[in-house]
Amino acid sequence: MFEDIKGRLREVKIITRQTADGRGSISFRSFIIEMPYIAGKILNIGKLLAVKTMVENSYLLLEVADFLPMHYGMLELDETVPRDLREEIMRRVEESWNKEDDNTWIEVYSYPIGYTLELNGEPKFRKTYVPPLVGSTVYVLDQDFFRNFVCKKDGVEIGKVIGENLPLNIDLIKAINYHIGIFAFTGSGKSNLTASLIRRILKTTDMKIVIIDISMEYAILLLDQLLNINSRLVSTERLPINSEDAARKFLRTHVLPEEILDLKDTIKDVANKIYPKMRQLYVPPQEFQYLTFGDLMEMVRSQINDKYTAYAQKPLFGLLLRKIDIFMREKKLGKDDIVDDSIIGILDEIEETAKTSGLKETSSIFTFISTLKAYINSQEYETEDYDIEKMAIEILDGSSSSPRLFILELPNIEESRSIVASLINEVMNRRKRFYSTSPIMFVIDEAQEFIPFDTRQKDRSELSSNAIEKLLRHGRKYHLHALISTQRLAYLNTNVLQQLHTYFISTLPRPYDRQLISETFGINDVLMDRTLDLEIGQWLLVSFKAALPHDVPVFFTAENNLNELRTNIKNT
Ligand SMILES: Nc1ncnc2c1ncn2[C@@H]1O[C@H](COP(=O)(O)OP(=O)(O)OP(=O)(O)O)[C@@H](O)[C@H]1O
Repeated sequence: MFEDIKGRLREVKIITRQTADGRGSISFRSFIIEMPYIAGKILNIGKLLAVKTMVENSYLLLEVADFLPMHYGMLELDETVPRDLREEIMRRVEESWNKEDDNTWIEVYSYPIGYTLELNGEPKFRKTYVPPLVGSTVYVLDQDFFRNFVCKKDGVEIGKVIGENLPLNIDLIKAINYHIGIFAFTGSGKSNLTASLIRRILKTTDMKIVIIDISMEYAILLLDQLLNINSRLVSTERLPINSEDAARKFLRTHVLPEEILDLKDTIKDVANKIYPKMRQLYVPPQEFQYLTFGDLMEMVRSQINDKYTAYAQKPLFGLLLRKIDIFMREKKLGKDDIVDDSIIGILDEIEETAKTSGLKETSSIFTFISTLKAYINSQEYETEDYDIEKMAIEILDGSSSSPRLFILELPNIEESRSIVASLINEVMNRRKRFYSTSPIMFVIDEAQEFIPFDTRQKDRSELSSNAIEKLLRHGRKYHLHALISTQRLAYLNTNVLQQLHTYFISTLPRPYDRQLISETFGINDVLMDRTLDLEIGQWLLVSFKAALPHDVPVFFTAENNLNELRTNIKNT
């Protein structure tokens, strides 16, 4: 369970700082451990350690966040020491790094991960904190322990743990159930990781995936999946009239990553083959407005309050309002939900009551009900167009012959906001009415564009923000999930962060973004700062009761999606 190398806990510090918004303060425990310096042996960030606590046979688990080689000779060495002497001391220190020297050690900065290891008989873990005993031996946990404690047995491999030479297996279904966030500076590999997770979801689950793609990246990154599984490539642009033109347009409108430029001809061939899966999304003109339950209730209310409505009719309008309210509660509908023919029954009932109560045929309640029915029926008008409703129906279709992967390309951001809002609302409403447990995941790339910190009616971000917030808050009970990715947390409505249980974090250069993550998810600042050292494709995975058996932040290198694409596409 333990490696041969051991250390000692020298210091326990509490570090307090202001929160990113300046409104409060937050504290982190920091543990400083001395380990022997062994030339050529590197300790890894993310390594797990165990130290004795105040309770017998109970060890506190720590994670290495940083380390520094130290030399006793350097501790007091500053500019007050004469120049020649300084030079001589440093020369000797330099020599000492290559041999055994009692004056060298490694200073390890670590922090508690919130678990103890109980060694009374079979080793057991407890989610708790017990103060450790300073001066005690610190043990390094070996690879087997790491695998058992950190990785999900029989989980899906998403990459390799940095420094452990271990595959990182996660519980992908559980991670998706509790929503996923991907946060990294532009160019760190967000789309690559997202695409690589999507191919694993398609392979290992029966989940459907809807990607909202404003950067027109995913049709290329998942081209083999578009070809090999039942899928849709949807855009608001006119569809070329034949597959050759469509393939030419596909190459013109999508950027090929440099690494796969040599596959240009194959990509064109595949684009030609997926022509039957392409659809143009019909979007009604902006001025066109659907009648929502909120509008309907307002209309009925204004009839009640209107001084020209005859008193004899007011109780019936009141009854109509009550019936609509009961109907909405039964069907779990909100004010923003769109009115459709499911309320015709209520309208018939009120009409019947009005007739039997002897109201005149010219009474305004009859005109009100018949205009409403005419309007609802006109909405049911069937078109051949592939519109949001048709797309939502396909997304919700549980049969094995229906598409599983939808890539919705929406390069116009403003337009994309209202489309995303309508699509999510339509899918959620239908799912509420025709409940099913077949899971669906929405992928929202560049999430700061859809759920910005500051929503404005003018740019329609209020619509997308409300819809996505609803999806994140209530989607799980309807088996609707989300993966959101962003490069700037400062621009994001951070209320949504609490809804995500699994995050993939890579380099975030702005301290505010890192501090916000540390605070929201309780990750130590020192560990968060290590994400600055990550290379492209390397990630810190943090999950709460979702992706991993225990809540341990783990650094890993993700599989390169482009390699997987290359292998698959060459075999087509
Ligand atoms: N796991 C990985 N292994 C190797 N290379 C990778 C990996 N992930 C990403 N890359 C490379 O890094 C580059 C940037 O990746 P990607 O486009 O996914 O970044 P991004 O964060 O989505 O950028 P942007 O915000 O600009 O869309 C690509 O050329 C990609 O091939």
